[in-house]
Amino acid sequence: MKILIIGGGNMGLTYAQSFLRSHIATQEQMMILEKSPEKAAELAKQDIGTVFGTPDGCLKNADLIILAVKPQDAEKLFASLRPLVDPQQVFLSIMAGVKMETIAKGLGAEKVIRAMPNLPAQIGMGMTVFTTSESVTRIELVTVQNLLNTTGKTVYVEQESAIDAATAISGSGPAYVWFFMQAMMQAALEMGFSESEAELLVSQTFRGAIELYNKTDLSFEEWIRRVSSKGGTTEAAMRTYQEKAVHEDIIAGARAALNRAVELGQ
Ligand SMILES: NC(=O)C1=CN([C@@H]2O[C@H](COP(=O)(O)OP(=O)(O)OC[C@H]3O[C@@H](n4cnc5c(N)ncnc54)[C@H](O)[C@@H]3O)[C@@H](O)[C@H]2O)C=CC1
Ligand SMILES: O=C(O)[C@@H]1CCC=N1
Repeated sequence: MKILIIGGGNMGLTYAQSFLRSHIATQEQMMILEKSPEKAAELAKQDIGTVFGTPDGCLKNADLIILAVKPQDAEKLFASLRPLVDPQQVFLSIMAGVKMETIAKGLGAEKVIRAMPNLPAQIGMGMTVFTTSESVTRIELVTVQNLLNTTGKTVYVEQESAIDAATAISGSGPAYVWFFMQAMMQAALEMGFSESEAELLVSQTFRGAIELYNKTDLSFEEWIRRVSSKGGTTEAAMRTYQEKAVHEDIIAGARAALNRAVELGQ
């Protein structure tokens, strides 16, 4: 099977590296189409497959094509690919918001899979939610799932609307976590810790909290209770977060991401 990744940015490169690292594909099977000549030249220096600047020399040879360009670049990309598309080719899109129907129509393709990964895919700790159009066969779906599994965990969903929701939770989610970490780091700096001490305190606290949570079946709420001594410091922090409606604000942020995903699909 020949794989063509279109868009050699954060995610496209992550996929290429992950497939090769896990030996699910060889360099000979991998092609990357990158329109920026500077980026293409950089990619060509890495051992990740053959790099192309236009679709002519590569699209026809691909069995699976991964669409990893920004949603705003989709329309132009579709127009350039359309005359070369074979209906037997499978397209896997990771573009936020862009619907399977739009992809199928734009490309004149039948077999479309839509997935929403996230950036921790770079270290095999990603979370991907995916769905498929009816004409994708079971074998094709399993093949793609095996590829996605090299980047972390995967969940199949029936409803395409769940992909937009996943975009707002796991797709954009790492940024929310880093945003909270950044705020904690600022607090630590203001309390007198050096930059490196503050970074260690925050990252090790997140790491510990997540590992602890993952090793038990207690809820987040129960863990918060376990940290919070009656009349103590955690309670004081939690009360302030409640007064300032931080919880609601985080939900509002995720909702804004969902709305934007829907908007990008229109
Ligand atoms: N960055 C993230 O955390 C995540 C991104 N995504 C989705 O992945 C897609 C890619 O995101 P990033 O990798 O972050 O973007 P990026 O901007 O790093 O990479 C996109 C690449 O596509 C190239 N490109 C644009 N039009 C092209 C064309 N017609 N032919 C060939 N190459 C073309 C650009 O030059 C660029 O190198 C987006 O649609 C985004 O919604 C999904 C989940 C997570
Ligand atoms: O911000 C974005 O639009 C993309 C989709 C999920 C993460 N990054």
